[in-house]
Amino acid sequence: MRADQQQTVCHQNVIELSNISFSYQQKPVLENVQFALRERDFVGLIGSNGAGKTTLLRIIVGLLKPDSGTVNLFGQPIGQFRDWNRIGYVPQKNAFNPLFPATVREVVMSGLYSRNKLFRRVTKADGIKCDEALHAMNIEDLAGKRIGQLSGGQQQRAFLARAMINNPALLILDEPTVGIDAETQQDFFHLIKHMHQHHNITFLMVSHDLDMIRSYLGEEPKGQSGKLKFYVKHSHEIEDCVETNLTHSLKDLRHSMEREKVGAGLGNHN
Ligand SMILES: Nc1ncnc2c1ncn2[C@@H]1O[C@H](COP(=O)(O)OP(=O)(O)OP(=O)(O)O)[C@@H](O)[C@H]1O
Repeated sequence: MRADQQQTVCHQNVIELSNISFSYQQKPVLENVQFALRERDFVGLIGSNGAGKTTLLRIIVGLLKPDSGTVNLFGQPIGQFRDWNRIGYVPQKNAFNPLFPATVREVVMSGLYSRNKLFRRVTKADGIKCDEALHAMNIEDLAGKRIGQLSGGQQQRAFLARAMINNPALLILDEPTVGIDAETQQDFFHLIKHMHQHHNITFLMVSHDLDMIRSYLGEEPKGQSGKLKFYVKHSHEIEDCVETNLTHSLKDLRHSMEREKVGAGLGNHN
């Protein structure tokens, strides 16, 4: 394979947005948004309150339809896209009712029921996937607890486990650390950076944490559309693009995190 072909394979567009416009009733929120996110990118989406970040994510995951423009997912127009298991989505925390009477295990398992399979029977293999996701996020011990009884940081891990249960190629996170203390935020960022660098997962994350975004993704945005700014980091250098041996296994995630911590002389903290 020639080098330029190898790059093409590595740099496939995972999300392509062309001229997306959207209004709520008569109020325009997004106008002609253009952006492409490639495999192995980590994209931080920044914008002031009301800039339309959540609206854009909801359009990307098919919950809202744009007034005009097109969305392609993994090279397919969104209307034809069926492979929703490849995408994990964690909505804003306050979008979830904390009194919802479900256990952590039930919440995580619900990530398996994609749009086409709402009433599928739970199999033994599903249970194993759930155990792996709980283990990867280090919350096995919380499996039987009501989701509403957990701390903000624990809830975030549970929602991340829910989004990860299908081993997605793309994770979309909407302000994942809102309301979480600084130390837990740092652990969370460490976890998702690790997933980006070592597990071949592509990220699109809305955040107000400009310091975190800049420290990982660089000082300047790579793209801008209206009030939205896209900060981008690719998980490896172009010349390494032929590398394909990145681990993409949920089972291995926690072990490799722990190896990294031992290597860096860090203790175990949740
Ligand atoms: N269901 C709705 N009906 C009418 N207007 C809405 C609706 N949802 C959001 N809006 C408005 O659309 C604009 C964009 O909202 P959106 O939630 O996408 O912004 P955001 O950039 O995610 O904001 P924040 O940083 O505050 O989360 C806001 O002015 C908001 O009030």
